[in-house]
Amino acid sequence: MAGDALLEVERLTMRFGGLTAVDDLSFTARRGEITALIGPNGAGKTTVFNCITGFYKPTVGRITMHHDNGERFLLERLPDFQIPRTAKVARTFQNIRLFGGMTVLENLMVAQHNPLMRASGYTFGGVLGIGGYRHAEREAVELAKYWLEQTGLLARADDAAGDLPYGDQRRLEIARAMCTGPRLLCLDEPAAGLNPRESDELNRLLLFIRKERGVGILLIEHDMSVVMGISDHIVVLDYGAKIADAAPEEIRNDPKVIAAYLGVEDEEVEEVEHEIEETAAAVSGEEGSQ
Ligand SMILES: Nc1ncnc2c1ncn2[C@@H]1O[C@H](COP(=O)(O)OP(=O)(O)OP(=O)(O)O)[C@@H](O)[C@H]1O
Repeated sequence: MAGDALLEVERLTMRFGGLTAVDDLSFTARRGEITALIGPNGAGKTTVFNCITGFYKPTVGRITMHHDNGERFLLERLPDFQIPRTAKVARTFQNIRLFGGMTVLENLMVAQHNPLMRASGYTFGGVLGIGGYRHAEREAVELAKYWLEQTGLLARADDAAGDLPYGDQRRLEIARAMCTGPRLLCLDEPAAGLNPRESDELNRLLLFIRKERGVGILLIEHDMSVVMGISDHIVVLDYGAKIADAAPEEIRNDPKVIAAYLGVEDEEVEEVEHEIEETAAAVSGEEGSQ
């Protein structure tokens, strides 16, 4: 059900030699919600993502993924390739990692390599076009088209991914992650480098994904218009430790957060707050009119 715990991070600590990048961090991301992880540069956000998605094994701590059928997966114990496949956690990266020479549609087909391989019986089933494989391939194309439509990229399906404008490439990465059928989608700075129109399209896409059955989103983002506009819940890190964990309205007024994260002069705080309020009002107005 929406609002149930989806990802539980408990007492997570990650040390690199003498540096504690993440320090005794606990938080919960819920099903059907957008949780943002924010903090100044070097606060430890990407390290948290790397622990969740198996790139790093935490020094200490437990990371539990809950599926709605009651199954639980301890991510720190799973081999990293099992985290997307079995625990159903997908991620995107700060820098775009598409196959630029492949078409947009091919990028989404590659994302579905595992089920297609299974359907081919890990043999020449695909080449021979056996019935089960053909059916699986049709389903994979349908799923790819569905996400291309949701990301507004259907008309570009046959173009090389590397030829798309930057904002389209960012949305294609999200479409690719969605094609793996995740229950938790981890996005590392999806709004980085986007212009205001593209950032708006991203907000709409993420709100749509939130509505998808059982999917939760965990988001690292510096763009406050995205964070404050669409998050249900925000966790703030500073020097690896959690300094706040609350709804956007509370975070916005938390002096600890303003001091640590925004790091701006008093007169600028007011200006930033005003900008955030305007964006949040525009997004909720659009949501209401849909
Ligand atoms: N593999 C590593 N080896 C050593 N130190 C690391 C490693 N990965 C991250 N760090 C250090 O851990 C700290 C947290 O880095 P991290 O990239 O998680 O921060 P961040 O909050 O994601 O920053 P940004 O917003 O700039 O992306 C930094 O001091 C960084 O230098």
